[in-house]
Amino acid sequence: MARIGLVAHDDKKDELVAWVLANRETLAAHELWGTGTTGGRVIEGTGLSVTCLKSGPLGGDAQLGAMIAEGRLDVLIFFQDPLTALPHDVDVKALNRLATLYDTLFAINRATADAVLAAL
Ligand SMILES: O=C(CO)COP(=O)(O)O
Repeated sequence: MARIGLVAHDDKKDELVAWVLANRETLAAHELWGTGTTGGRVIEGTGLSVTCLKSGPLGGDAQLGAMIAEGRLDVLIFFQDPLTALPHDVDVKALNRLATLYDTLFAINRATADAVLAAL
């Protein structure tokens, strides 16, 4: 069982929920974590159990980064929006940096998320 973080920027939330739904049976065998709004959307859209952290702009990305630094997260699925400026861009960058630093299995789009899930 892997500990998987689920995050999506606003314009990517529908896509992430659709991806989780398409992979519902596989993901049900894992421990799911999410930033506040994303986690809520996944629960609502799939019925899966997700532990929700704070919303991204209020520190949720930072919480996931801390989990990675402390060895408490194995996989990060983070559908990012490259077309919208974000108030918490520094937190997003920090999360990207920590996932890279700690060699975390890390997907930033659906194609990579499919490959990561197949590798679990
Ligand atoms: O902003 C986010 C990631 O940077 C996601 O946060 P929410 O899931 O709370 O919208």
